[in-house]
Amino acid sequence: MNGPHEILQDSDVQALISYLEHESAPMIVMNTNYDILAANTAYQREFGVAGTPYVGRKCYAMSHHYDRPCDQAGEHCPMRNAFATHAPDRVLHIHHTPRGPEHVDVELRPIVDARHQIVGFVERLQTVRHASAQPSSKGLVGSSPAFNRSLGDLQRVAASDLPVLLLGESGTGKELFARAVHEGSGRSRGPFVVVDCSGLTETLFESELFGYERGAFTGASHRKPGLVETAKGGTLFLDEIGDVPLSMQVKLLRLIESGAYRRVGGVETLQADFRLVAATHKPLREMVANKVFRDDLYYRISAFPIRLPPLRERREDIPMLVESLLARSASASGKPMHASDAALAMLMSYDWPGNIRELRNVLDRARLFADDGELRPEYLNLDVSASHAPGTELRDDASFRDYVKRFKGSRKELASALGMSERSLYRRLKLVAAG
Ligand SMILES: Nc1ncnc2c1ncn2[C@@H]1O[C@H](COP(=O)(O)OP(=O)(O)OP(=O)(O)O)[C@@H](O)[C@H]1O
Repeated sequence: MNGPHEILQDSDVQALISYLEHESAPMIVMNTNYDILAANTAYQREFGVAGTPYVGRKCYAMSHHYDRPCDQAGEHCPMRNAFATHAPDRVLHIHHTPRGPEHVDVELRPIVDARHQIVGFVERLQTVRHASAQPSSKGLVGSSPAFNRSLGDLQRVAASDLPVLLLGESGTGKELFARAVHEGSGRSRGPFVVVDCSGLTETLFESELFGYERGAFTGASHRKPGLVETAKGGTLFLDEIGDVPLSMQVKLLRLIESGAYRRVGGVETLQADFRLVAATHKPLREMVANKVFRDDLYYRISAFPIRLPPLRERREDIPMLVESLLARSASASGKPMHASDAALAMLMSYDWPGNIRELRNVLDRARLFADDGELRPEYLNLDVSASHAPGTELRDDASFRDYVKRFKGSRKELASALGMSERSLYRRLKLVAAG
């Protein structure tokens, strides 16, 4: 890509890097040919490997171990975009780091000369702390494209004070995501308060949320602060917001719009101070059309919607999730556990209507049978055939290929784990190889 004018001089690189030394974030300077020219100390500390030089190496080789640019390896390349727009571009990638694969928020800023030619780039890399791209004993885990898309959205919005709406089936991790939004925000030192809106009657909803004064109703023997008050300086997570009764929606809207509210039975107007994260598994837009959810409230909360994928759309993450979830309960019982290949195959071909919560429950049950620490298919109690017609397992080719690569048993075992005949398996393998 280098033209005659598109060269960054050594002295420019030196000047730039001395400037970037004052940044706490890891930063590198690159030319237009993907070569790393320099890096600040923060980069060396976080991504450098002793004895391995990075100057002169390609960014895609360093971060991804690829032998060609990311966009030719099926990933988004921010350099392409920056060339097209002459503006910074930001993307969430999984990078190889000295600590293994990690989610990294990459921002690429072009350096433009007097002739409006891009002569190089400064790249800022920020490791995402609230999600893990390898098995982990806590927090969000995943590295599939579907999961990364949601995480990329989260990364963009977390630091702002904008309301976030999490949309996803039950058990997809809405609460964990909400917590991650909180932790990635400037309010992370403040409280994170969860309000489960389902099953709250109108009166309960109001007194829980706004609190009440002494004597407000029978049994109110003392003043009680509401959850809005508790969330002061932090994040208020309204789970299942689609379940809020119509009559309460207007009060919620007023609270969100003006921040003003009153305790039940009180006269004093209080001022709220929270960042709103709401979640639902219900089709809110449809509910607005059917007039069971207020449109003004919908527009207010849906400024930044994030869709959380169901587990069946991120099957590649199942092995990592299984290992993480097994380790999470292992710490309670003290016994290490692992799933056999055949068990893993079965877990990957199931449809998971209850998503990660269901996966966790299945594993918690199965572990009680695994006396020797190995989880086998017969302990899983899964009706794989009911959830999948034979031959349609792992519908998309990428997850099928990934799955076959991981499976360590024979072809016959693989076919039976997938619930298909060996012939169908061979046909599918051939199709995938051809595609
Ligand atoms: N990406 C993930 N990595 C690891 N664990 C996860 C992930 N997503 C969810 N979990 C786990 O799955 C379970 C369900 O998650 P969570 O309660 O956040 O789901 P939810 O969408 O809020 O469910 P509901 O809609 O039923 O309230 C929890 O035990 C959570 O820790």
